[in-house]
Amino acid sequence: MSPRVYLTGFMASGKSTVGPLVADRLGYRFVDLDWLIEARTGQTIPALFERGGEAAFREAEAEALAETTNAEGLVVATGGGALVDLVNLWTAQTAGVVVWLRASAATTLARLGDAGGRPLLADGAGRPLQGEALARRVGALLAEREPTYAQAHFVVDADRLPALVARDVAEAVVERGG
Ligand SMILES: Nc1ncnc2c1ncn2[C@@H]1O[C@H](COP(=O)(O)OP(=O)(O)O)[C@@H](O)[C@H]1O
Ligand SMILES: O=C(O)C1=C[C@@H](OP(=O)(O)O)[C@@H](O)[C@H](O)C1
Ligand SMILES: [Mg+2]
Repeated sequence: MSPRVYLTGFMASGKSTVGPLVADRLGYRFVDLDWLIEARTGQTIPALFERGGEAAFREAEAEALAETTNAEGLVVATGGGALVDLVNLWTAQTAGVVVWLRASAATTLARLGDAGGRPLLADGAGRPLQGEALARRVGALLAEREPTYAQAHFVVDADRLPALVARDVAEAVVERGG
């Protein structure tokens, strides 16, 4: 069985929610890359974006990802942009099995609510996008990112209950074998 599992997919596809359930099923530890970034930098994700722009966040994200590649028995919930970077994608594909939690645009919008705390879904003044503006932004980002998400080893339908999504992820990892 692969020693590391990387969950990728758009914001609100459920990576942070499903990750611990997958870890329980496999008897692995769980880490959320966003929490690791916050722990290592001592800053929240919005503060990192505010102070250093997206570039500073992406740099911290790549460093945090690299930290996970030696751990044995680990499920990693990446942030939705982490494995859009092709070097990061390669890092994760080499270190473990990459699973795309694919959620529809409608599910994504329903789960995002007011999208607070996600800097990429805010307006120029940092206010969460809402309604049509949020839908447009999500649609554009999804179209841009989905071809890269599709390079995951496995795709799991994330428009379902977390327990079902976790079951399918764990089964895919086990089936993949050693
Ligand atoms: N399978 C699911 N069904 C219903 N709600 C979910 C599901 N997965 C996540 N959520 C909810 O959607 C929101 C975003 O989930 P989260 O796990 O933070 O996504 P991600 O880490 O992919 O951004 C949270 O409010 C969470 O409770
Ligand atoms: O899609 C993205 O670029 C991001 C997704 C977020 O994580 P989630 O996908 O867990 O919301 C977080 O890493 C940051 O706000 C950027
Ligand atoms: Mg998350």
